[in-house]
Parts: sequence; C-alpha cells; structure tokens
Amino acid sequence: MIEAVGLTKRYGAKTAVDNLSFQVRPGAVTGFLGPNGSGKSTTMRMIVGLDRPTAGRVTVGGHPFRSLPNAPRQVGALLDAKAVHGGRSARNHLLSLAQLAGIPTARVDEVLGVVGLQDVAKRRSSGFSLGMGQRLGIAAALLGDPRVLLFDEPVNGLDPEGIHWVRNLMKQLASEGRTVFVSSHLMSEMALTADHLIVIGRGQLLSDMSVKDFISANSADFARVRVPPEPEQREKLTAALIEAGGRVMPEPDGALRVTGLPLPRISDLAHGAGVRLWQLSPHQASLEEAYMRMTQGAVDYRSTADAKEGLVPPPPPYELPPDTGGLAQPPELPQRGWYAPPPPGRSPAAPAPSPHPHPHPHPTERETSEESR
Ligand SMILES: Nc1ncnc2c1ncn2[C@@H]1O[C@H](COP(=O)(O)OP(=O)(O)OP(=O)(O)O)[C@@H](O)[C@H]1O
Repeated sequence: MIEAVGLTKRYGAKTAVDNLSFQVRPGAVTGFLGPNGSGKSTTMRMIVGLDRPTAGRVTVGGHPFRSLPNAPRQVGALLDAKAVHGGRSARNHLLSLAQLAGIPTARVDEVLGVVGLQDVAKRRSSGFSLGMGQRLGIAAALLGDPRVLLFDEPVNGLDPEGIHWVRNLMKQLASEGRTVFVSSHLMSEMALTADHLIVIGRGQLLSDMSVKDFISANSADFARVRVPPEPEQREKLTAALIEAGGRVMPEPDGALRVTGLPLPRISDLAHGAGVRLWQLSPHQASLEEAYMRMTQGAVDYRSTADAKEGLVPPPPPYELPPDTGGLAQPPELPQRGWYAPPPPGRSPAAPAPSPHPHPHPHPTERETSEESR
C-alpha cells in the first residue's frame, strides 16, 4: 500500500503538492488524475524518493522509499520513458538495472518478452519510437517483480494494440494483489482500466473514490424522454413531471431531458397522464464528462480561443404554455454548468424543438422504451 499524509512540495513560491493525504490499496488499479501541472508527477517522484517532501510524508508498505531494503524489488516505476542511456541496447539497459538490484539475467529476457521487445532487444534504445520507449520503461518497472507499481502516463505514444495491452497488464497486475497506481489524461482509457480514482487539482485532493461513485457524484444524470409529436402529449407529460417535482428541458433533437425523477416514476406519471412514451432512457455521464465537471475550477492552462471548447451551454428549462400555470416551481437540481455536446451532426445551436419533430410518424419508427444509451 502507498500512503501519503499531509504530503506537500514547494518549489520556491510554487506549491506543487499541497497537504495531500490518500491511500493506494493493493488488488486494484488506482487512477491518478488531474489537469496539467496539478502535481501528479511531483507526487509520484516523492513516492519513489526522487523528490523530498517539504512537509508531510509518503510511505510504501509503511516505510519511506529510501529506507526500503532492496527497493527495486518492492517498487517498480515508469516515470519518464526517456530516462534511458540511448547508447545502450534495450537488453543492456535492463541488464544494468538488474545487476544493480541483484536480479537474475533470466528475468531480463522474461520481461523483454512480456513487453514484446524481444526482437529488438539488441537495438540501441536511441532509435526507439515513443511507443517502444514506453514498453522499455514498463519492462524496467516490472523487472524486480515488485508488489507496488507506479506508471506515469504509460500509454503515451502507444498504438491501439499497445493501449489494449497496457490496460490488460494493469488489470492483471492488480488481480495478482499488487498495488497499481497509474496516471493518465486518457479518460476513456481510465474508465476501462481503473477501479478507483484519486483526483487532484492545483496540488490538492479533489476526490478519492471508486470510478463508479466518481461518475455518479460528478454527473447530472437525467432521463431522455420522447413522446409522440402531438403538442398536447408533450404538454400533458411536461405538466405532470413538473407537478411531481421534476425539471424538464427540451433536447436539441426534440426529446425531453428530465431530471429529479427516477425512470419508473416518469413512466408511471406518463401512464397516469395518458401519454404514450416512445423513449425513456437513462443518460449516464462518461468519466470524461464527470472529470471535466469536477476539475473545471482547477485548470491552470486553458486555450484563449475557447475557454469551454467542446462543451455547450444547457438549453433553458422547458416553458409550459400559459394555461398550465399555477404548477409547483421545480426544485433547483444540480443541473447547472455545462454538459457534453449532442452527437456529431447535430448542431449545438439548434433551436428549441418544434412541437412536431416527426411530421409523418409511423408506428414502425417507434423507438424502444427503456432503451439503454
Ligand atoms: N523541479 C521543479 N521546479 C520548479 N517547479 C516545478 C518542478 N517540478 C514541477 N514543478 C511545478 O510544479 C507543478 C506541478 O508539476 P507536475 O509536473 O507535478 O504536474 P503534473 O500534474 O504531473 O502535470 P502534467 O499532467 O502536465 O504532467 C507545476 O506547476 C510545475 O511547473
């Protein structure tokens, strides 16, 4: 296990890591996320004793890295794949590391096979591509068969096959009961690889929870509801949903976005109002959406071209016609902020949907209810 308590690192006036406390447990892949410059690499360097904390401490298996006996056999790290003597072959690079740590030569050939570099083992690493360098760095981390592994951006430069391989490798290492701590900016990959997430911003802890909890805590889950195009169907349902405490907003494609009510309740309310549902599906945010939402305020470096590039503002809540006035005001739900854009091909600036989004509906065109997106 890795444990940080009040971990702090200052470089002059700059506080790179600020009073950080967390635990990275064995048997799981723990993702380490944060915007550029948030202190991930500095934290990892302190874990392996390359930087000394200004305050606080970080231990591996209860000991500071520097006091671990034969540390390379207990902790393996890929922090900078370029930190290799370019004039050495891949095999000689690993051999020199193995000799320093008393690791048998046979293990060098074994890890070269594990990372798929056996055919280029005698080539100088200076001629390696970015992806080959990453594989060599991973081989070096695995060399001592350690129980604790740290990977800083391990998929950087890897092709899709390589990314898939790293994903399976991390999961396998965790399933063997090892502690796996991995940083990445590739959210889709983290969503597939990590079980747990530690998120930092400006050196401070923002979140420490499972991927599943992180997504549900940082996303505005909502239901997408589609009804027949007759305006009265839409209005009847909207009135029933608002009266029950829901919040209804039009989606650019004509569907309704409903927050504050569970799916079965929406279904019951539609039934009670005599409205046929053509679609009732849950929307769950991706890890990327949840991450962007959480770290919005902790981003140091943002393009001046478009501060919220890729995100679109939410549409205004659905307006009921005047004759349905007197209904309860919808509660304020965590639906503020920005959300992911509509699917490609749909203009985010599309006007509010017309009451007749499907001019010639046909029964066979109906969408399945309870469809999962
Ligand atoms: N040796 C150093 N001297 C001075 N400042 C440093 C040093 N190392 C890191 N910093 C600063 O500390 C902050 C955190 O840097 P760090 O590299 O740990 O962030 P990071 O989260 O790994 O970023 P990225 O995602 O871009 O790799 C940055 O502002 C960086 O400029």
